Amino acid sequence: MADKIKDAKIIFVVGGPGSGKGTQCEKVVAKYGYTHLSSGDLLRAEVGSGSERGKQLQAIMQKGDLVPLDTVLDMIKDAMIAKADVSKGFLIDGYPREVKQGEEFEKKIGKPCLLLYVDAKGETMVKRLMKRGETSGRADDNEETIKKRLDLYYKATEPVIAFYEGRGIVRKVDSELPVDEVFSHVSKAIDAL
Ligand SMILES: Nc1ncnc2c1ncn2[C@H]1C[C@H](O)[C@@H](COP(=O)(O)OP(=O)(O)O)O1
Ligand SMILES: [Mg+2]
Repeated sequence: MADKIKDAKIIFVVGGPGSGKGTQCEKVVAKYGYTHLSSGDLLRAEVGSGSERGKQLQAIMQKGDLVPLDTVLDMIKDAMIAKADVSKGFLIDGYPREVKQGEEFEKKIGKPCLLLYVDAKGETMVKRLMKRGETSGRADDNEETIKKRLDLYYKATEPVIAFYEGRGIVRKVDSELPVDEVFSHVSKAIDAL
């Protein structure tokens, strides 16, 4: 089974919280038939299930911290295997959050062919998240946790981008633009694969 995903196209979608990763991924799914796997959504689903593991995860996420690496990776891998037969490719959204996570992913699953870097200014991300928080019901869309998530993003995740830049697979899109314009740049990056 794991062999099947090895040959699939894997795209890492990286950007700060509220940069627009989920928004763009949704459009890629509609246009290209990729499978969208958001590590955050997988984790929140586990929390929603009420399991013991979910309860531990909830405590970590509410603080804005990163959950243990193996937990996230196992969940992503299971979800990929479940979709391996029908998927044209995978959008791995919100992962890797740190360089080590990327290295583990490659060891256990496979290599990404593209890193889509969804870039927005810090103040834009805060504004969008505060707005999203009005309706999202997400425990981490509040001012205090947002600040912590942003700090962690700059510290842990920006090095991920530098790491893959060294490999020449990073495509940066300006997510300050309106959603459809951002998507036209995203499409160009995917069409070039
Ligand atoms: N290019 C854009 N222009 C304006 N608003 C955008 C945007 N991209 C996303 N948004 C809005 C939609 C959401 O309410 C909020 C966060 O977007 P999201 O896709 O949920 O971000 P992420 O998944 O990166 O956390 O910002
Ligand atoms: Mg998201």
